[in-house]
Amino acid sequence: MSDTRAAVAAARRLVVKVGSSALTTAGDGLDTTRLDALVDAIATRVGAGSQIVLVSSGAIGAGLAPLALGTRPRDLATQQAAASVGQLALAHAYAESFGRYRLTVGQVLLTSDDVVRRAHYRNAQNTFSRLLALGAVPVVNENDTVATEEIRFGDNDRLAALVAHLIGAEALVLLSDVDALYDGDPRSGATRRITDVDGPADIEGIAVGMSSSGLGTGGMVSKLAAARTAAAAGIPVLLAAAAQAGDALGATVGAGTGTAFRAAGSRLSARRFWLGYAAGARGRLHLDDGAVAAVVHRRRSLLAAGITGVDGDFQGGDVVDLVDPAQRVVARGVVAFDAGELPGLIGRSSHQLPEEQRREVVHADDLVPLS
Ligand SMILES: Nc1ncnc2c1ncn2[C@@H]1O[C@H](COP(=O)(O)OP(=O)(O)O)[C@@H](O)[C@H]1O
Ligand SMILES: N[C@@H](CCC(=O)OP(=O)(O)O)C(=O)O
Repeated sequence: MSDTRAAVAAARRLVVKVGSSALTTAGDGLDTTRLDALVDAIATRVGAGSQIVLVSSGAIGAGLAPLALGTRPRDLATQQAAASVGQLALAHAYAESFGRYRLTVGQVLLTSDDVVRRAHYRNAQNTFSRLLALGAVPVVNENDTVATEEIRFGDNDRLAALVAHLIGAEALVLLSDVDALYDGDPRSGATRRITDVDGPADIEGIAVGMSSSGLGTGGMVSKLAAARTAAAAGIPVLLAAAAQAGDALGATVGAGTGTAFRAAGSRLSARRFWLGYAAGARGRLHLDDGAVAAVVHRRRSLLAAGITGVDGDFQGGDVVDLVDPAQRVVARGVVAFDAGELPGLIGRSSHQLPEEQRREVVHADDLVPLS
């Protein structure tokens, strides 16, 4: 067993994410046989002493058949109507299925605000830890019926990576209708299976595409992004087929099971993770080369002198992206000034500024370089 698979097998707290394409079938809606098989694997692992948070997609897919909608709707209002009907069916099916093992489920519907806003993030953290302490299995989805286009995650892979960090998970298991990451969409011809991703070199040049089932949302693009986010934050990830859930969640994970993403380095603190991956940026600060070197390589605070431009309508305390001269986002941080104040300050060194404005624009403690 590889190190990463061993870490997944040994994890005492895990997030398991299952995609729509593994739970629903176009035309027929929710497939309770496949849902029961997934619950069998989760309940067995819980029985062995692990705590599991399940992030389950499938609300929209499960709402199609009851509303006599043939295919996944494209407009937001119909998607939300389908999610409203389908989420109820999904929650009911999980409650029944986990009930076979005398396990209680708790439904947690999140909007992006719940992880993007710091106070909500803490609140969600408390809810999860209470549910887990009480022995329940939290079943999470995006709150599709209220999320507007602007604030939607629209992608439960990313939500699962965020929840994994939020609850202090020791592993993230992404279950889909495909059994691994391939170097191209496996449905489009001969492709090579990638068993282990130990670093960026292992995924260089691979072609990832969108969902081909018409049920999933983000395809392999969002799975790969989520896996890399979690791995970069210190959480090992296993991507496998939902049909292999027993193996993926078992006491030993077969060497050939899925794709394992090695966790890089140490775990990021909650604040740094929140800053780097969860918070929504309200604007951009453009940096010159000297400022990039200072904040990214020497981990210094960002001073007004190294800023060449400002975009966005943010206020002091908001999160902004820091952008290098080639327009790449190189860091994120909490800005100490309102957008309106900055044009009068940028490019000027501290001694040229009035005393009340002689402070860091982004303090080093509030700054996370992005790889
Ligand atoms: N490089 C790739 N490796 C594996 N699957 C890929 C790749 N590129 C595209 N895909 C497609 O992504 C699909 C999984 O994404 P999706 O349907 O959104 O799943 P889910 O509903 O589980 O989130 C697979 O069925 C596959 O067709
Ligand atoms: N929240 C939506 C699922 C969104 C989503 O990311 O779907 P998927 O790509 O199948 O994981 C739903 O429950 O239908």
